[in-house]
Amino acid sequence: MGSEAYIQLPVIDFSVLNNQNPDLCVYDSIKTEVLEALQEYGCFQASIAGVSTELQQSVYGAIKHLFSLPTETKSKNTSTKMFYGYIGNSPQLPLYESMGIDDPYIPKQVENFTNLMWPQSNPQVSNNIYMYVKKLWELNEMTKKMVFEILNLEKYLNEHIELTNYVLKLMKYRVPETNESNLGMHTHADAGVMTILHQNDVEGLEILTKDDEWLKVKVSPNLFIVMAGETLNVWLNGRLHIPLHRVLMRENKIRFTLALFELPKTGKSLKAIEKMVDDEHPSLFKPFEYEEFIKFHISGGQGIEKYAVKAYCGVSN
Ligand SMILES: O=C(O)CCC(=O)C(=O)O
Ligand SMILES: [Fe+2]
Repeated sequence: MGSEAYIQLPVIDFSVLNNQNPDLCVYDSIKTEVLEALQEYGCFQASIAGVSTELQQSVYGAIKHLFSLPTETKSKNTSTKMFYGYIGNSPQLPLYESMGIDDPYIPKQVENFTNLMWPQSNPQVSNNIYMYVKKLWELNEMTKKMVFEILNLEKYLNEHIELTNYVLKLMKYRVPETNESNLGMHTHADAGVMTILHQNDVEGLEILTKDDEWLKVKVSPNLFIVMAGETLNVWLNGRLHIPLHRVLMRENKIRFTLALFELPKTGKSLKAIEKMVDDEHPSLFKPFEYEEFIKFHISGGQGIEKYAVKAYCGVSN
């Protein structure tokens, strides 16, 4: 079952993009790489400018400290989104712990979170988390823009930007005890639009390839994983591959992860862009609403184990 092999994910260099003076040739070739990677793997690794080692160390130092706080303090972390407030001591996933910050691209939101955790306030950490998130958010937006452009969907981009918001999730996986399972997170596809992932120097993420092979993802402090979620594939009527993934703790070290999730807002109808549906590409999903999908998920709806959105609104052929 378990594999010792690594996946060779495409590595895409976004740091060469100069926002002030974009070189269109470079931009277009990155766009092609992005689409090909998302069609083949549903994810890629990106290198970006502006995240210094000092910034990373400061943010991971803060995360380490946050998880060492008493459970009572950590439990003050709540979210308007289901599954994004503090989670710990879960019988299903005993190694896993997480906290979430809603709308983390708004500095005040990050400050409210750090003020809850450090009642004397901690502007330095708040500012560093915000700067970090801003970089992840820019990468997310750039990737989405490129995907829409290359599929000739530019005119739909703004209305789709209005359909989502973001949550930053901080995660910790402890080392399993002797005779305890090393499962950090069960197999799943991300239900949202897109996820940007980064971890400390401890591996654990594994991806199921199209050939049904579980492969490990090699970590690198300079690379961020960009992963497509099921909602993006609803908009694109199945044009991308959405990767199933899981976390297995194989090293004897604590793993910390940071993930920026782009998630649908409540009350919005999510459906395929009309241009993506034609005779050659019949409709694969019924329109759905995220809140209703979450209810289905919580109630243990049939088939949610892997592709939960597809189980909820996929059209059976
Ligand atoms: O911790 C990781 O590397 C993956 C986390 C993940 O897949 C998730 O939170 O959806
Ligand atoms: Fe995930």
